[in-house]
Amino acid sequence: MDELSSPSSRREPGVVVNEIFHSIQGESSFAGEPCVFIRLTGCDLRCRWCDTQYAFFEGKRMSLTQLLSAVEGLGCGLVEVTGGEPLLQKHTPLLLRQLCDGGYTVLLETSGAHSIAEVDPRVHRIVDCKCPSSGESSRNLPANLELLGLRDEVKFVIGTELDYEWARDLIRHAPWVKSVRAVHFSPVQGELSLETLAGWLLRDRVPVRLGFQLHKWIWDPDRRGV
Ligand SMILES: C[S@@+](CC[C@H](N)C(=O)[O-])C[C@H]1O[C@@H](n2cnc3c(N)ncnc32)[C@H](O)[C@@H]1O
Ligand SMILES: Nc1nc2[nH]cc(C(=O)O)c2c(=O)[nH]1
Ligand code: SF4
Ligand SMILES: [Mg+2]
Repeated sequence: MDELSSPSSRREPGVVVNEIFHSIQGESSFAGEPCVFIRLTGCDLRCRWCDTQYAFFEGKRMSLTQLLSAVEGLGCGLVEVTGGEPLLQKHTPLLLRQLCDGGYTVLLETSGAHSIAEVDPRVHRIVDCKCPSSGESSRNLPANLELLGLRDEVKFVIGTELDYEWARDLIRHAPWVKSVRAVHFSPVQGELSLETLAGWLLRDRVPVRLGFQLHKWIWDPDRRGV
């Protein structure tokens, strides 16, 4: 009998986990801080440039008790739940709540295609608003952006000049821009240079943070688990 169907694992709430690792947070306003990552399996989007396609199907079911104890063993107060798409799994809101109850600072990285309404308000929600060149911008849920507050962040991953103009025009009059902790514009790694994106942001006086994937500067960009 395999992991997914054994009676003992069915008794308790759990999630399917692709990987758990301790690294340096490479994105968001927490970039540079040591962080534990819980990468959940499965995604219903197929962003053209996704660097984590290995998380679409590979994974192992863990009960929340097992997962919390694995996180505790890594000895780090900052935890990010990512994927794949973490909000696809039924018990992710419970996992997030239990992590908050455990005293961790908790980040959730989500595509924005699923409602964030049930996420514990103590969680920092990082919503990735998909630009046209991802091929998935029709999946953005505008209602999510209206729910964001002072601990939350919005991210635009920019692949082309058209993406940049689309994101720039979207944030220009968006009411939620003033209610969030940060708005990031980051290049698709290997497709658009930081210098080009920086030039556009300065030219147009766009009041956002230029982001990049710090971990891909530290380690081989194709390496997993960092
Ligand atoms: C792998 S996704 C997982 C969480 C969720 N599915 C999402 O899209 O936010 C984590 C973050 O990596 C970013 N990302 C994935 N591939 C990238 C790439 N090639 N260049 C830059 N950022 C990338 C995504 O835009 C997202 O912000
Ligand atoms: N170091 C590191 N920082 C990250 N921040 C967000 C990540 C993600 O894949 O969601 C990520 C990741 O994969 N690695
Ligand atoms: S939503 Fe996230 S995990 Fe899914 S394909 Fe897009 S970047 Fe990859
Ligand atoms: Mg990543």
